[in-house]
Amino acid sequence: MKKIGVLTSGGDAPGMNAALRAVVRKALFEDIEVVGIYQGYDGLIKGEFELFELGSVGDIIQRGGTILRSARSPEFMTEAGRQKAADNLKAEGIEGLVVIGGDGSFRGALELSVYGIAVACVPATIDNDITGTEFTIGFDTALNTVVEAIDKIRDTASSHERIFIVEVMGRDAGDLALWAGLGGGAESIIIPEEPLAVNEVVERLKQSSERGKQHSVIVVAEGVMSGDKLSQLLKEEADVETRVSVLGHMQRGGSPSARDRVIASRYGARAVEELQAGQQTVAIGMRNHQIVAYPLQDVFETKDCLDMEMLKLSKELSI
Ligand SMILES: Nc1ncnc2c1ncn2[C@@H]1O[C@H](COP(=O)(O)OP(=O)(O)O)[C@@H](O)[C@H]1O
Ligand SMILES: O=P(O)(O)OC[C@H]1O[C@](O)(COP(=O)(O)O)[C@@H](O)[C@@H]1O
Ligand SMILES: [Mg+2]
Repeated sequence: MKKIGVLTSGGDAPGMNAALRAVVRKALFEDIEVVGIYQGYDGLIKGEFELFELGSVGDIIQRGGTILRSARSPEFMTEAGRQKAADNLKAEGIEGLVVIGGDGSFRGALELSVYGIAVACVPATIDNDITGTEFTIGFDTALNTVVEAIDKIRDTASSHERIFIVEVMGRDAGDLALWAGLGGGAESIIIPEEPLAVNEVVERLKQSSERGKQHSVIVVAEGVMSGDKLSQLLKEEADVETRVSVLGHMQRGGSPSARDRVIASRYGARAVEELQAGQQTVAIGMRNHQIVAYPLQDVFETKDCLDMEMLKLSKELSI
């Protein structure tokens, strides 16, 4: 392989820059030319290409967001869009593409491979919702951001003896809510993977109040319902007063944690190695502390389950 491309796509995640740096530096180390593609799949269709050098990715390992910028591209969802993207890549002599993004971006990459472009996908999303890998880039940083926020909210919750609802990101995935809830000692955690039982939340609040604890933190993943909606439900069904904090897009920003930088560097380099070895459709990830490469199709054939033992444990510990 003589020339590869690299892009970032979908929701940005802290550590995408570190992964980009690794892809570029590893490729150049292996004497492979590397082209940065701006704005995700939109840039692939528009031909927003730039030949990268060692210095192109200098001073970015510590920066959040992505210098390549990201996009959600409706045009790439069409066959005509993907054909144009593949034509642009071939015209540039690009034989392989590293896609740094989430599950949607991985699906797009699989669709692109049909046109004879080799693809290696690097998991980067704060949702941590990609089958086949235990960790995605950005999850650790976002988790620490959320736990820090919960700690601060807990200070005011206990001072005023109030019940707080903290709404965190996660459209379909509860990883962030579950890990942050356990790490932040939340009294209740509400995630898409477990049906919501408002009466269970109310019961826990009641028990805790009877034991003399008047403050509580409830973490809810936005995919289940908004914090405001939950607040309204608790008021209507149990006359419980709450305050709501919506953490929003601050969860996606900030300098990546050391852990995210390390996994990003390892994933990015491995993606280049896989393309160099002739893999056509591959996903990179981590299992039992080992970096692994596995068939991209596997991501869509099954769905990794959340560790529900963690939810059970959080209930046992936060009484
Ligand atoms: N089924 C698909 N076919 C082709 N492209 C897709 C498909 N699903 C997603 N994509 C592309 O990937 C982009 C990013 O996906 P999205 O789900 O928004 O983010 P993420 O990759 O973070 O999950 C989409 O905007 C679209 O261009
Ligand atoms: O930035 P947007 O378009 O509002 O999207 C918000 C969504 O993006 C995420 O932050 C990341 O999801 P993706 O990785 O699928 O892009 C979700 O947690 C959140 O629900
Ligand atoms: Mg996604």
